[in-house]
Amino acid sequence: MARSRDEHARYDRPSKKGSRPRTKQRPEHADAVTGLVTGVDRGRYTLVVDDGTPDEHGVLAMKARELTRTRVVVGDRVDVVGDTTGDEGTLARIVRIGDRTSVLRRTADDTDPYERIVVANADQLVIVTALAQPEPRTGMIDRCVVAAYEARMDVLLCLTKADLASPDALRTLYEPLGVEVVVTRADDDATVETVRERLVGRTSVFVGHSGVGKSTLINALVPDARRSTGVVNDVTGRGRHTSTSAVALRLPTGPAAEPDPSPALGSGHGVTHDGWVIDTPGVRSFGLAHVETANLLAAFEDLDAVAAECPRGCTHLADSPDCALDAWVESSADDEVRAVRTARLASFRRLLTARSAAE
Ligand SMILES: Nc1nc2c(ncn2[C@@H]2O[C@H](COP(=O)(O)OP(=O)(O)OP(=O)(O)O)[C@@H](O)[C@H]2O)c(=O)[nH]1
Ligand SMILES: [Zn+2]
Repeated sequence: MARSRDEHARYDRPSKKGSRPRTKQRPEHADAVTGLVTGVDRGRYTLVVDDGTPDEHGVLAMKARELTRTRVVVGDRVDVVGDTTGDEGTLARIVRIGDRTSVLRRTADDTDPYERIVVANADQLVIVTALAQPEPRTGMIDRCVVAAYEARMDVLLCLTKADLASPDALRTLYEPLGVEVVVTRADDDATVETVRERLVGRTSVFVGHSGVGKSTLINALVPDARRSTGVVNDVTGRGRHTSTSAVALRLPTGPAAEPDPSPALGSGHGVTHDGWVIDTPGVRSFGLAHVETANLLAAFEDLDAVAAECPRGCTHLADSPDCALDAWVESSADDEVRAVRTARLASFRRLLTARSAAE
């Protein structure tokens, strides 16, 4: 299965034949520099190395032979050797992949166990949904929430086109889960800034269906988004802009390339810690075949603790006999608590259903 292949490939199997004095040939790649993968296109990886330092620059790289079977994705931190100047025509070699803090996965569909890693090391999933045109689809939002929680990522639900419809109904469905909700409209720059505030210092993956206004939003957040897709040099080749794979864009701290008013404030300021926006043009939804109920439950500490009292094999769905989550709602101290718990459990069960129902 893809999962085991992906994961096991991380550990180099000792090769029986060709036991050449490796250490001599590659003294642990002591000369390696570390880079962040910002784009992947047909075996070519665009990296930013020395990011946040005056030496920051783009590098184009390929995987070293020993990593042929290892997947390298946008968001990965990698070590590169060879010509890492980033000069035109150069091609460096990726020799190591750093441990991943998170892995956002998707399955092609719910019945297909083939699993792909979409992005590594992101800490937030931004689900972009229009309030109208197209109509919001809660099934799709639920699936994204499940994928994010399974990956131990936070969720930011970004509701666009607020000039067309009210966000109230969706807030009612998602806030009980602890999902943060922001509301935007393209004709109000201030709303874009409320999104930016939640992205600063973080690595955020944006997903959304066609037409929801995701490009409009990303262009407002990252004014030179188009150029940035080639952060590196243009050696990356043709077709970059039509590529359907993920691409990482650096988030500027303020709107429209304002010069940093306080460049001398110290290492915590300026372009260094502004965060990354990862656009995923190819991702429209998440197959969830790889998601275990227990992993989803673990994302909700309070529910997880309560569910420890459930009968063995409890599905925690509304029809499950003696589910401790129902008793938890029953035992609410007052109506207010009861309302909160009822909404939270209902939303959680919607996620469970999204996870178990084939689309
Ligand atoms: N009324 C209204 N229209 C908007 C808003 N934001 C974007 N749009 C329009 O919605 C349409 C789709 O916007 P895009 O940004 O291209 O949507 P997208 O999600 O990137 O879609 P793809 O490019 O197909 O992936 C465009 O005609 C935008 O002008 C908004 O806040 N209000
Ligand atoms: Zn239960």
